Amino acid sequence: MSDEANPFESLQEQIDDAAAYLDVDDDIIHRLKYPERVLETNLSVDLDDGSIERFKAFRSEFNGDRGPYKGGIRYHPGVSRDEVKALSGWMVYKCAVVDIPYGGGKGGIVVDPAEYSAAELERLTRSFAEELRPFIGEDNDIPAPDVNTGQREMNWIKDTYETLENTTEPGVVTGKSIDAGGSAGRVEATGRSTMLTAREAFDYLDKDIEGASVAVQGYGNAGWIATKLIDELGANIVAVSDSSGAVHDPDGLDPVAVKEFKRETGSVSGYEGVEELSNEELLTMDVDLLVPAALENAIDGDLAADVQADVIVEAANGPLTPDADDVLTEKDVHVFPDILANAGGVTVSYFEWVQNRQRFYWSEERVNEELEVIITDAFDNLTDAYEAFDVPNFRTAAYVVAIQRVVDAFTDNGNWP
Ligand SMILES: NC(=O)C1=CN([C@@H]2O[C@H](COP(=O)(O)OP(=O)(O)OC[C@H]3O[C@@H](n4cnc5c(N)ncnc54)[C@H](OP(=O)(O)O)[C@@H]3O)[C@@H](O)[C@H]2O)C=CC1
Ligand SMILES: O=C(O)CCC(=O)C(=O)O
Repeated sequence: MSDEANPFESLQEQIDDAAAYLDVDDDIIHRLKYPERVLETNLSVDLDDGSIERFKAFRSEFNGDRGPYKGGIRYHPGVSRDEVKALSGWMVYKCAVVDIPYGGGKGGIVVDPAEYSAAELERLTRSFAEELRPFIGEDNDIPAPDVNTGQREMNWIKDTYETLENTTEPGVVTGKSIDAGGSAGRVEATGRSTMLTAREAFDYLDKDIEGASVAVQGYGNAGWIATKLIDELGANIVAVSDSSGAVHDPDGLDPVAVKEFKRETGSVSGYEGVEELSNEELLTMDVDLLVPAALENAIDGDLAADVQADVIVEAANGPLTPDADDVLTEKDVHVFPDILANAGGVTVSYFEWVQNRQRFYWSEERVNEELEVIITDAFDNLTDAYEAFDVPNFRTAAYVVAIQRVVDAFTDNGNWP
């Protein structure tokens, strides 16, 4: 993994690349490249041994022209102010590309959750929720899960907020457990949109997904569900990985069995009867489809030169640096971008928020059907723009669509000519 590219600068470069195809005032584009505000705070948390530890935490509210700020909260030692700013910006354009009524936000705590007990993580999360309280709310800023957070953390944030505000407001966060007001299908939604994007991409490119060889980097929420659903399309999952390394079987892995092994042992490495590879080897395998589903900067310009996949569908946010994009475009590798491929998560978060506000809950079947409509419509808009604007790749096409929608909301609101 390259630590050279600054994700915030990558975001700004992606915006500039697309803005070149749009007739939009430079001052407006400038405004779309910076967050409206960033909260930076230090949380002091009682540990189980009686000591106190301090944790740095952030929440970036990037742009609210299309609706409340929306986006996940990440727990990871690599969280930084610039990473959170980038992730919040990607949320703006993701929500715009699937045309749901949100702006973008993102938060994070600099912490390795594996080093703390559940009780310590609960105190940490509740402490962050107290700091977030003046900013969040179902019409203001709505957190959700991201790397190393899930239903448990969202339930704690909701409970802290509701207690402090003396209210019932389940829509203040999404990605909650079902009994706490979550939506059917939210846990699977990110992987599901990755699968739908892969399916539509292969169809658009006139390739067969059935029998296609697939490698997936990252076997958490997004990666594992994407793997399972792509396998169900009849593809051949030849390699998967997590932070421990990769496992490879040219005859095809059973995603459910690998997941069960990881649940029992903590990692995919050690899964019996397969070849062990590094993550770098997985990313450069000769496969029909590569799905990066871990963190930013997984593929930089140097590694991109060795990439052999025909198609890349990004489940992770920002897995390719702009240099990698240039190399892959040159090599005619088709990259279907994060802001479409992983947008299922925020789309079903939107459904959860709608259900929370109406106090009326949908079946999983309805959630999945409505998600499929949104992702396939967005895919069609993206490929239409790719052809109409004659842009070099699908990422630029996605930003052309998304930026225009944000600009329209900004100017329609009566701002600037
Ligand atoms: N959850 C969601 O709803 C959404 C997530 N995303 C994005 O998807 C990506 C993954 O998030 P999510 O699945 O939720 O997070 P999880 O925490 O559930 O999983 C992350 C996975 O990435 C693996 N990983 C971490 N570092 C590396 C590395 N260096 N090499 C290989 N694998 C690595 C982890 O390994 P290990 O298991 O060993 O820790 C884990 O398997 C992120 O970019 C996130 O922003 C995007 C949209 C929505
Ligand atoms: O569900 C959400 O609101 C946001 C999920 C997220 O953080 C993302 O799409 O990157």
